[in-house]
Amino acid sequence: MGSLNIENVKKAFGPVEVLKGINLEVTDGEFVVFVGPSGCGKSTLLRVIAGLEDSTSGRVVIDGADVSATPPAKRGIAMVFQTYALYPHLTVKNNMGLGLKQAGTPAAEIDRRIGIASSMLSLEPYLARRPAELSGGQRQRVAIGRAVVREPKLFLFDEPLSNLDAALRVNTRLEIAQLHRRLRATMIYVTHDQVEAMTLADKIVVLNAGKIEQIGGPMELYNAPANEFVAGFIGSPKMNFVDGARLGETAKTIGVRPEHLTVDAKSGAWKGTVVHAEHLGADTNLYLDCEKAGLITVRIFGVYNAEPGATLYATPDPAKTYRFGADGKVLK
Ligand SMILES: Nc1ncnc2c1ncn2[C@@H]1O[C@H](COP(=O)(O)OP(=O)(O)OP(=O)(O)O)[C@@H](O)[C@H]1O
Repeated sequence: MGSLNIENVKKAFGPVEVLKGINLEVTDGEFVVFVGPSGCGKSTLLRVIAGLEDSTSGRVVIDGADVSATPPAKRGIAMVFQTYALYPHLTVKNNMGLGLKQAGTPAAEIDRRIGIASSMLSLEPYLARRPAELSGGQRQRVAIGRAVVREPKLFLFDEPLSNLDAALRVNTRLEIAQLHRRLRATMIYVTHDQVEAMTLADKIVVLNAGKIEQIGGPMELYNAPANEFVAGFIGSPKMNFVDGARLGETAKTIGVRPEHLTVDAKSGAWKGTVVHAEHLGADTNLYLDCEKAGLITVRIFGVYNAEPGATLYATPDPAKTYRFGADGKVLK
């Protein structure tokens, strides 16, 4: 079991309130990702769940029990950090087993758990090595393995992939997804990375300045953002926002994603000039300076050749255009 309830959690550092009343329900086995701009409180919330920070008020409930006053080691959680925090003088096997040994777990049981975890994470060939003899990706897998052997109720990940290069990030992301599927454990994961959030999460929590803006599945947030902030945060390249008044609209802002615009050389809704074309291989990002809409991004599937200075017309798909009011909320 590993359900979590966060009830009106507030956290202040001196006069600064960093978490402003967070309410969140996580069911057993869910993979929940916290995203939001730098400084919005993601890590602080994770640390409050772990017990590494005390909340100023509110409750953290794990499997129905209020753990707000319970020390971290007794909460049944395991945390994986950005920096692996492995002991350099211990082998991989001993790094993974140390916590269990200190807790008095019998040696045979420690070996059994290390066997399962190292097989899941393809660490068997490295068990006798020391951290200095491993790559960054392997070290992070050991750090994850050390969490797995503890059989925690909750796994907490604080940007675990951010020290890895692009290719390793993809591999390790896949491993974390598979681990979640095999263990069916509850996982809470903080990241800056859109792709990690979209691909790993059952549920994404979008935080902004200490408050939750929206909670939902990746596609729900992408297709039905509640407000301009979430619409602009989820999706890459970012949604285009155009001043409604410039388009003769009553809405304060009109939003359209780069992939929901088409271009034509002869006619269309917004006449513009090509500023730059980015060729990504599988698709092309076109930057157009439009008379009505200002600078917009259009994402075109495949290769699209456009010379800077050329005239093109962009047309938004009306079924995929969002209207936002003065308060930033989506207008129905
Ligand atoms: N121990 C502390 N003392 C004072 N202020 C702190 C402390 N820890 C965090 N803060 C502040 O709280 C705010 C939230 O920090 P937090 O690390 O939770 O943000 P974050 O969303 O995880 O950011 P990032 O994505 O940059 O890691 C920041 O303004 C930070 O400066």
